[in-house]
Amino acid sequence: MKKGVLLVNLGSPDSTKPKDVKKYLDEFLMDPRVIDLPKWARVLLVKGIILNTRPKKSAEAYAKIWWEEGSPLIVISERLKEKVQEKLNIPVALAMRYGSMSLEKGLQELVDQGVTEVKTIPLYPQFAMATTETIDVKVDELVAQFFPQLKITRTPAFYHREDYIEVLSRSIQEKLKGLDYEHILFSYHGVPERHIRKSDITNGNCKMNGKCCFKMGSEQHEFCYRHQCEITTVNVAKKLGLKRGTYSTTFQSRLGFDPWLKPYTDRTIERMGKNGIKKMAIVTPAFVSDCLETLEEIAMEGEEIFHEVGGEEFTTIPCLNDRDDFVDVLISMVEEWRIINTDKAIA
Ligand SMILES: C=CC1=C(C)c2cc3[nH]c(cc4nc(cc5[nH]c(cc1n2)c(C)c5CCC(=O)O)C(CCC(=O)O)=C4C)c(C)c3C=C
Ligand SMILES: [Fe+2]
Ligand SMILES: [Fe+2]
Repeated sequence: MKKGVLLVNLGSPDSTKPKDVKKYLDEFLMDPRVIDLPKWARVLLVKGIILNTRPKKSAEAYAKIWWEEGSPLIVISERLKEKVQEKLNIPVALAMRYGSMSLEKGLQELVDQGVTEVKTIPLYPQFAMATTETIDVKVDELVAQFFPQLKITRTPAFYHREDYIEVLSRSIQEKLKGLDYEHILFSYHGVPERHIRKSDITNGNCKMNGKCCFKMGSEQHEFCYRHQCEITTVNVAKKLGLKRGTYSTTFQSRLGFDPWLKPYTDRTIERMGKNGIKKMAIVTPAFVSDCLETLEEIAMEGEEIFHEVGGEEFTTIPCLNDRDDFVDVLISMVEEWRIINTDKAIA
């Protein structure tokens, strides 16, 4: 038996050309765990409406943040993978759920190195149907179809790991050291409220009424993105000793007309500026790597909104990216898996 690790992130278009962005968005948005409508309705919405207008707009946004080496999300994920590989004596591969760096290629890369047992690590601290679940399901499909010999171990959401909270808190502290700010916004990628109900394992206990997601324990919320985001904020606030009223949680990047998780980030930034907040900081813990959503939607658009309504200083905290202490968190996850498996083998 030879072990290997597959790090998985979301993916990006191959370039900022509208045709590449369209191809990427087509694959992404046709995933029934992202746009969870019946197939006919998804086809109508995605191919009939979104893909006719969005690619041009998204391509322009990508062009603003694109690096010489390529998409920031891909480049950062590659750097992270290299650092993880340097610290492990088993093969490590990187794949994306959508786009050219496919999961199939990532698994094949490990198989080519003789790997028979793979730990998949979705690079998402909080579980969501549109992220962790779609990766897990796609990996299962690929294994059944092409790699029946592979044993897969999934990695659950890691939002409540002590070491992750420690690293996230430290990254905030480092960026804000010596800076004067009045409010920290914890902005998470949004999902439609319907996604939360679909993932609910408490037999319909999640009422989305503002209470249960905050009150019930982690066990009932193994698949509740909303709960996991709120707890991430609470744990970081505790670690940093933030006072009530000086931080809050919001959700960004909504698409379409359905209700998404609230409060919305853009409206909150606007309200804060209008209410006289002059200096705010923003952290985006649903993203491990800086990407379109952090570099353009938050650092550019968010800042613009804040300044338009009288805000003065808008500090964006970088994602964990390839920080050495974040690499260590991933290494710990892998080592824990290796120890448990070795124990089982001995027993
Ligand atoms: C119905 C639509 C979407 C859901 C649900 C969704 C969930 C979700 N997404 C991320 C992480 C990322 N999303 C990114 C881009 C992006 N997301 C959507 C739509 C949904 N996401 C779109 C249409 C796009 C493309 C960009 C655009 O046109 O605006 C990215 C950035 C990728 C990059 O290349 O930089 C990330 C990362 C999470 C974590 C999540 C659920 C929790
Ligand atoms: Fe997204
Ligand atoms: Fe809930």
